[in-house]
Amino acid sequence: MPRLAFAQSFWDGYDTLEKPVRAGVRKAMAKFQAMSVAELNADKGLHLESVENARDPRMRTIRITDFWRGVVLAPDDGSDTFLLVNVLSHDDAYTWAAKRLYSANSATRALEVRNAVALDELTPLYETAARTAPRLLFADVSDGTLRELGIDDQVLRAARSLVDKAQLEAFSTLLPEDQLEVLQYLAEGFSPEEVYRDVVAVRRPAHAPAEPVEDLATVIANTPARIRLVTGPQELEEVLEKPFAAWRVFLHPSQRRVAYRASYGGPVQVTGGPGTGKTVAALHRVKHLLGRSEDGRVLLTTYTNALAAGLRDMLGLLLDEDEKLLARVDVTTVDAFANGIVRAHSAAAPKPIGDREQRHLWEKAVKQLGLPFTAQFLAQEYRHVILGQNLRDLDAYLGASRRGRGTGLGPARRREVWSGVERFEQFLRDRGETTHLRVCSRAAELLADQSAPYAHVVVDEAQDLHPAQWRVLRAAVSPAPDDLFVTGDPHQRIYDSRVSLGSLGITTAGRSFRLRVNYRSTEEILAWSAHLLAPVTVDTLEGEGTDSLAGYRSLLHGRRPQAQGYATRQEETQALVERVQSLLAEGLAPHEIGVCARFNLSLDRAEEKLNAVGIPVLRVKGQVAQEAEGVRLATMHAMKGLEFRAVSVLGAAEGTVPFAREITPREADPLQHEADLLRERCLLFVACTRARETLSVTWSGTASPFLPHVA
Ligand SMILES: Nc1ncnc2c1ncn2[C@@H]1O[C@H](COP(=O)(O)OP(=O)(O)OP(=O)(O)O)[C@@H](O)[C@H]1O
Repeated sequence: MPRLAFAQSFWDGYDTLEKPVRAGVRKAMAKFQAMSVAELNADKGLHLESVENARDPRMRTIRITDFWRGVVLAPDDGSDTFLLVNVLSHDDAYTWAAKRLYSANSATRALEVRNAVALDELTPLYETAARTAPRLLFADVSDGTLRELGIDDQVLRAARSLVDKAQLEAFSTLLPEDQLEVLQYLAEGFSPEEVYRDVVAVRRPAHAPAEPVEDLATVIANTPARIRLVTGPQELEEVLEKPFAAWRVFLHPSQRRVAYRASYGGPVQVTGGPGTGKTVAALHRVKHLLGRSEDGRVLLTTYTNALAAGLRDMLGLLLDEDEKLLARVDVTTVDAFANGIVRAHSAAAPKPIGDREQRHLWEKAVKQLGLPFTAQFLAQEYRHVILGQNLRDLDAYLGASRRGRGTGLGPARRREVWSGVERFEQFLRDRGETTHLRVCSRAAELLADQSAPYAHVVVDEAQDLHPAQWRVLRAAVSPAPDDLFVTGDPHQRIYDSRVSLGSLGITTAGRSFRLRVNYRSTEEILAWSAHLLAPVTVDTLEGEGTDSLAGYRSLLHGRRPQAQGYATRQEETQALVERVQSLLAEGLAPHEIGVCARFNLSLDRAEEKLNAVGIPVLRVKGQVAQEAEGVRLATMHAMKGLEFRAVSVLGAAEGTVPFAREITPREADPLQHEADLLRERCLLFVACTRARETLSVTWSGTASPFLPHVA
């Protein structure tokens, strides 16, 4: 009986196929599992036929319905695996199939596909233009090096005709996948050795023979990142029945490498720009860790309750809702976990208050004591220095480093600060209240006195955690191999947390990995958004040195983001309504559209206008059930971790982004001033990078100073 495999190119379009077509796919695929090759060739209903003028002689089409055809790669070498590569309407299927050529990469040994016809047509045109170009893109890399990295004759000729990265991107949909990635890494300035290590070595099978084995079944087996082999009827039914989430199966090799490494000697850090699949890698790591023992418990944390709810759903999907496995994982926020620990040890549950109430108490303390500080200054000193370093008394504070704070404080001033802190804490005690960070400090203390409750802790959205929260996580698992697995993106730091992980007993040196391929947004959206951060540098996740988005890219393409100013708010809101109407007319479902702004107030206006024309709307605050229909409206903060096919960012105007009131005056503290601006800039970056296909950023009056490239 032949075997059956599905290429990622098939899944890319499967979700959008109509029901009868999907049923046709299922029926046809079942035949591949029930018949011999000879029977398949003879089956009238399947109508397995070769494609005229095909560049790949193994290309076949099969009948799915009257109008739809499957494109299949059939073995011609005596091996037995058929690969379903696409499902298209009749004419498109033949045109698509005729141009494609599948081949085994000589370095990675994986199956790749190219548009051989388009490459043949385009390359000579680029070659002519390249003759007069002052510099070629790959001038510094020899043919020999390129060949060692798996570049073959046709791709080499194309690569030699390119003058810049934009041209390489123009070729990106035509080139074979692994070879394209090698060229993209080289174009980003990575050395051939780095490219071999990060792109080739991770894909090449461990015991690859010196001479490539070319039979289709072997090459397919060498391509787990892009091809899923189906082993039996039940698995076939499962993969076609469930809403298909590609991330469950097709990990990028860089994701697979970090998630499924058997064991790490200690804490691991995985960073990467927005949409590079960090959350996906964290979930797969949980799966791997659960498989390593019968009973080890795992804590999976993220930043907000809404994100934790999302993670829980995804984990259920990844673990096939296996109750036994799921029962061994706690998915929660650090704050909720800490709250539970403290609650278990005290008579009453802790009652944390929010930032606004805290600010009010600080104001009261300043007033009562006549302190020469603003409430904002004291709140920041408390957060960054006192809770940051877990300082418990005046002596500790007098001797503490205030690194990162932009104003000097002598002993007399520190005493004054401390009197304010004591008064603030007294207010909390009197009211029977506390703050989340104080709960975390207490939980870390309590955990230190008991045996650690988890064998493994996996942390997503790690960039925003405060040292007090890290202490809880450190105490939740004993230092040992595979204790902590941490994912995050320092470019998405929106809560001004500063940490030095090393000083908290979390050292990831030698165990740091970076993901670079964005699976969410188009390259147009990424490039535009990355520009927002071009003028600044951000600290690394572990707190030492600076991070960068070098090599960060997407393989998807689409329309350019739209940035547009309006004379008045009314006009801006009216334009939003029209934009949403046209997105709906294009076929997007309401829940695939996200609208965000810096404040809830701006969203109120948008909600009113959208409602007025009958468009359903849903405010994203806590947890939003996936099924509930409605355009999602969220503040920029609530956009964290979400994604939408289309995103509209409203009110990107001067005074609003950055929000003037949230910015510490430069005179008061120059370092805090810069940190506040950076946080607001990252917030806009986070909002924009939630968009998968369409992004529009609008304002009324003067544009945000973060948008100089569009103003
Ligand atoms: N290997 C994969 N194959 C297909 N889709 C993937 C893969 N990895 C991630 N994705 C998809 O890409 C999108 C982004 O993934 P994910 O949320 O894990 O990224 P992230 O790095 O955590 O993003 P952010 O930092 O912006 O929150 C999701 O829609 C996810 O399903």
